[in-house]
Amino acid sequence: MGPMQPHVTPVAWTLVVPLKPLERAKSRLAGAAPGTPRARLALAFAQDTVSAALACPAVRDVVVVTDDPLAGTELRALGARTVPDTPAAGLNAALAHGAATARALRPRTALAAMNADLPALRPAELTRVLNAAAEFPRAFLPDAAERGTTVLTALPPAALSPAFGGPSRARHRASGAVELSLSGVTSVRQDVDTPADLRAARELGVGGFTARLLGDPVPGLSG
Ligand SMILES: Nc1nc2c(ncn2[C@@H]2O[C@H](COP(=O)(O)OP(=O)(O)OP(=O)(O)O)[C@@H](O)[C@H]2O)c(=O)[nH]1
Ligand SMILES: C=C(OP(=O)(O)O)C(=O)O
Repeated sequence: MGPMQPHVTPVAWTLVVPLKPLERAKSRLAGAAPGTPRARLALAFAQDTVSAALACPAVRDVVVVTDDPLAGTELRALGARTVPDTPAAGLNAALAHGAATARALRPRTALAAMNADLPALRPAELTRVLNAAAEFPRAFLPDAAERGTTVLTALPPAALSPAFGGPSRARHRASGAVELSLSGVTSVRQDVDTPADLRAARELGVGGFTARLLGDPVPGLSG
């Protein structure tokens, strides 16, 4: 027998992505893109978010928690699984439900809750965040505004214990999750709630679904 080889077991992640019914989504974006219905924008953000997540080698599954039939169809077409919301129980109940569904299927999976409104998300940046999170039982990434949260993670056997909504950074920190301080992960932090957020995301460069809708340069196309 030779000497023991050090090895690192790669962590495989299940991402849980909550998405409101599109007609109710992104109410604060009203007027940000004249001529583009908010529901269409909300769907495009979710499509770009899910596409980038599925392009990460560390991501095994993306589970979208949504009651929206069109979003369900379109996101399954990209390779996500979808589960229905728990009736009228809100964002954190939806996340806990998605997490329980994922753990029922794969009890040892690492879990990451991630917002559906990250249209500039870059797979390499999400990979960096997940690799950093893999060092802690629970961790989170604050949003660009430093007030909310875009990603919350839990390694088995820790529960996700989501406390999203508004000023969730302080709540997640108080819950014992480790705040990740990483540079170069702007695209994972740039959630889009307001017209100013949308300008910032377009400045970073949004994914193809959002870009086509807004008439921005489509990534990967030249000329
Ligand atoms: N499944 C599910 N997702 C939700 C629910 N509430 C919010 N979300 C999602 O959680 C994330 C953050 O939501 P919010 O910022 O509260 O809502 P939003 O639609 O992004 O924006 P506003 O309407 O402007 O508040 C988004 O991905 C939402 O679609 C819910 O009750 N169920
Ligand atoms: C859901 C959150 O915030 P917002 O409602 O601002 O998207 C959050 O950051 O926890």
